[in-house]
Amino acid sequence: MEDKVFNKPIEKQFEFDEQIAAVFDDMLKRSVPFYEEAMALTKRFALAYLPEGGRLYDLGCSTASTLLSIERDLHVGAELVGIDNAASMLEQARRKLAVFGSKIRLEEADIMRFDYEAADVFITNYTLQFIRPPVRETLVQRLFDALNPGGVFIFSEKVVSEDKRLNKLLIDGYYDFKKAQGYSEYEIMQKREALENVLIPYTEAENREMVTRCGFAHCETIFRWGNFATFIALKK
Ligand SMILES: Nc1ncnc2c1ncn2[C@@H]1O[C@H](C[S@+](CC[C@H]([NH3+])C(=O)[O-])CC(=O)[O-])[C@@H](O)[C@H]1O
Ligand SMILES: O=C(O)C(=O)Cc1ccccc1
Repeated sequence: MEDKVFNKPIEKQFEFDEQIAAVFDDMLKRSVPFYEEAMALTKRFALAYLPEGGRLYDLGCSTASTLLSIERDLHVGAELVGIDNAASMLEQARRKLAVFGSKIRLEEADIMRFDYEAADVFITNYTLQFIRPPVRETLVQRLFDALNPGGVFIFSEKVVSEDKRLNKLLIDGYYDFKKAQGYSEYEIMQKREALENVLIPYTEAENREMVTRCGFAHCETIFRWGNFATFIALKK
């Protein structure tokens, strides 16, 4: 279903409710530049680091598109776990899993409070940005602590530039991307207002410094377009 959520005056701040879940896959494809390419990269690196008998968590799995794509190309016996606290998102996810006879385990939970078992791969695409900054690093530290040695943390985020003029140009370029995807100026402005203080992006450097402070030995930016980036962090 096409995303038309913001073509009317907003009545509340952005939240992952039924209205968003119903149009979510369309919203992601049309609101995240090179979303499918970034997810393909996520899959490539996740599969490369997922061993026989391993475990992968997808935090903020939404409708499980990324997990299903990983499962399709999984050639080892490994557990795939998706976590999301939006019931409406998981309802959509369960429908997809049933169609594909998937073995993915879905958990309706808050990623801040979930009790993670030992894992080899954590992925969290476009989700940390919705976690309040004062507690964001606490979550990343818990993921590091739950990762086995040799494990990886793959994450994608909207990012900002330290340079004000550059940041404005990045935002302008992003809004031109959205217009090219068929969103009106009005929809773009309404969504921007809804996301104010809900989606809080860091700079590319702040993201890398955060995971380094949590103990990751190496963090690489594996993809970036304007104000969207994908990172991989390695636990030695
Ligand atoms: N505290 C939380 N606990 C659990 N889930 C949460 C929390 N906060 C937000 N979420 C969930 O995180 C997801 C963020 S969307 C991720 C897209 C997906 N990763 C994708 O690769 O397509 C990105 C976006 O909408 O821009 C939503 O499903 C929220 O319900
Ligand atoms: O930052 C924005 O303007 C977005 O639209 C990002 C986004 C994409 C998909 C869901 C929520 C926010």
